[in-house]
Amino acid sequence: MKNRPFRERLGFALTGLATGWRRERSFRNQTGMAALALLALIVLRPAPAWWAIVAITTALVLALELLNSALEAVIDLLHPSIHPEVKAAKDMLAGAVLAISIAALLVAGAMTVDTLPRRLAELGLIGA
Ligand SMILES: Nc1ncnc2c1ncn2[C@@H]1O[C@H](COP(=O)(O)OP(=O)(O)OP(=O)(O)O)[C@@H](O)[C@H]1O
Repeated sequence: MKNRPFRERLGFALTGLATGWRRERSFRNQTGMAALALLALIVLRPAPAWWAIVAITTALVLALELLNSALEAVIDLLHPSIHPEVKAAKDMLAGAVLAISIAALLVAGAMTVDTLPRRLAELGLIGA
């Protein structure tokens, strides 16, 4: 199964995204938040650096959510019964998602504070 052509590996990756979407409500919620972030970028028109920061943060949230789900699936397959080590592993995975989600909220707040007043002034909604 190693060294498959790029087209095939891209297909596996897209299938993985579709599986995450189908099976995980958290991933669907995070995708909705990513769509809102894109809308905010389009409306606020921040500097290019903000586009990069938001893109990286959003991708990290989605990637960690998928990793969380993938590892949970493997853990449940290998060890379906209750075990304190399974609890520790799953709680740490949840902690990783929480950490990047807090970072994403901070990025959203900082971008809004940095950009919104100028954008409102551009639209004539507040004095420049
Ligand atoms: N086999 C297990 N043994 C011990 N504790 C478990 C086990 N499975 C789950 N838990 C505990 O229950 C919590 C929730 O587990 P679950 O598998 O439902 O993950 P979840 O975070 O709700 O799933 P998702 O990320 O898909 O929303 C875990 O964080 C862990 O504390």
